Amino acid sequence: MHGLGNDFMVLDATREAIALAPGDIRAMADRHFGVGFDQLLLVERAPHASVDFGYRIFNADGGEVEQCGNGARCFARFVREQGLTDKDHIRVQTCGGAIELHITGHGDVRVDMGVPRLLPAEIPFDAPAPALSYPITVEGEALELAVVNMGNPHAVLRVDDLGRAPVARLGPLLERHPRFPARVNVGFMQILTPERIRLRVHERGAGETLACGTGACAAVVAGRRLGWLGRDVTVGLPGGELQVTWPGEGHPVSMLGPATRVYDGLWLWPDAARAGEAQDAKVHAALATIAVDRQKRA
Ligand SMILES: N[C@@H](CCC[C@H](N)C(=O)O)C(=O)O
Repeated sequence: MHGLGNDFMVLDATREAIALAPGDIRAMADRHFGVGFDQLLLVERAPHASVDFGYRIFNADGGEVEQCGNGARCFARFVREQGLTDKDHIRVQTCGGAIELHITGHGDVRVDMGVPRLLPAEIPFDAPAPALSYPITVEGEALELAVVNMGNPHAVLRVDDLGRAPVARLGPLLERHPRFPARVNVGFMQILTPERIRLRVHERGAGETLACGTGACAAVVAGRRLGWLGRDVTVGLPGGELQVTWPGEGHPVSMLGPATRVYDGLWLWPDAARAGEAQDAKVHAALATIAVDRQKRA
């Protein structure tokens, strides 16, 4: 699936628990020797009664992370299309907190991403005191950035010309800057008007992606706190547009955008150690399930 080109492999772990080592995920995420994706999304049974599902997220580098906004929209579409729920309002638990997904009449998904956390320790970011933006030095270059935790950590830099923004050079350096002990996603934001921005994001554990949902929310929060943006903002990303609304401090952020299913597949580990005699039967059963699911969706 993908959300504006930020692409995912989505696995249904509600019927059977799925345990993957970081090396397994890296192998699947490889765009040449695997399936290829920015993030792997695991759909799990609800861990407690106040949510409908558990939602786990792994970056292409195999690391588990707390939140993924584009993934959340795909998650909603996946659980509906797989017949795992018939609800239009779905509450899911991630390790970055609970979020709410609303499938709209037009097929887009609105996600209530929760209240952003802004204190340095909550990012986490090493700073002596809270501020709207912070000076930071990268290889002798002085920069100014804002920090926002949208369930996962984000740094946001304002640039004048997004086409010339040094995303490939500064993104990886800031991702692993010692002042971000959990590493960080890095957004480069160009403000066109108070209602419209352009954004590119270097994602922690995945590199630059075509879109980042939490990155879009973090940019709007940072821009609004700094007095540059209004409440409702259209965020133009390389893969398309998201609508982000943030009334202000203490309020949740809402994100609206599309979710697209690309294809159904069956992953078979090539090594003999994992392929048992029951493999053939499993393949047939899985293919039958895919066919039934497809019929249901049609
Ligand atoms: N693509 C995502 C964010 C995925 C996780 C991120 N790379 C991290 O490490 O926190 C989105 O749409 O929000």
